[in-house]
Amino acid sequence: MRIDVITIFPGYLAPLREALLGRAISAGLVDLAVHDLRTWTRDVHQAVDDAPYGGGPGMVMRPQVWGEALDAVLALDERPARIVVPTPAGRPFTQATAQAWSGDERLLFTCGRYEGIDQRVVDDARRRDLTVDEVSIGDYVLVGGEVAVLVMVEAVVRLLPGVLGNPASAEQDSFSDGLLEGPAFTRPEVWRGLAVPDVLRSGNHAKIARWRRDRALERTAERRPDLLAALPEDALDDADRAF
Ligand SMILES: OB(O)c1ccc2cc[nH]c2c1
Repeated sequence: MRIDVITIFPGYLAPLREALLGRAISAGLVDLAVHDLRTWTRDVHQAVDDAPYGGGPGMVMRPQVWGEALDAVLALDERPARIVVPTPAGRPFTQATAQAWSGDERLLFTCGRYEGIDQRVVDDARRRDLTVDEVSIGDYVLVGGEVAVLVMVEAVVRLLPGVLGNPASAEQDSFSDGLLEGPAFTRPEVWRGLAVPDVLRSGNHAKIARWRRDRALERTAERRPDLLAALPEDALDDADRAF
């Protein structure tokens, strides 16, 4: 997978070259290129924003600069790119989104700042039959798209074959089966007077699986009843329903 990121703060994306993601890049599983949006400015001040039409607070990012940047970065590789625009006004980015995008050949992230990017940049890309997804990572507002890109890139890249040491980790993620993961434990057996649940030390794999499923159902019902309500009809078996 090739990943391009366009931003006025390239340094914000430095964490993408650390740890697991850094190893994925070194292993050739991901090609990452971060581009400074100001490369495509033409004035001495390298202006990337201007006052909003219709008035109101803040500034809007200029379409000319973004249009030239997108054209130039898209032309760097012939693989089709999904253009991703982080915005608080976007569709929710979920584990299902990450799963879907993990099959893409190329992702191109555009990091807005200020009050966002002139809408015509997205409109122009879509009318050229480019795939453009405006997505939000949650119901809160950041100062720009860079942190959202860090979140989304990590969620996607960890799903790529060969990135996680044990692929089963991704298969047992929270949300992978529509439920939140239950609690996890490791040594010591007792810590500050708190013992590991006996069933987890029983060696009875059927009982352990049942216990884990019950804890996942319990936690999901308590913390995210919306996820439970959204499960497909056949997602719960009789044992689940008995819980
Ligand atoms: O909260 B967000 O995900 C987000 C994304 C992009 C921009 C651009 C300016 N503020 C932003 C906030």
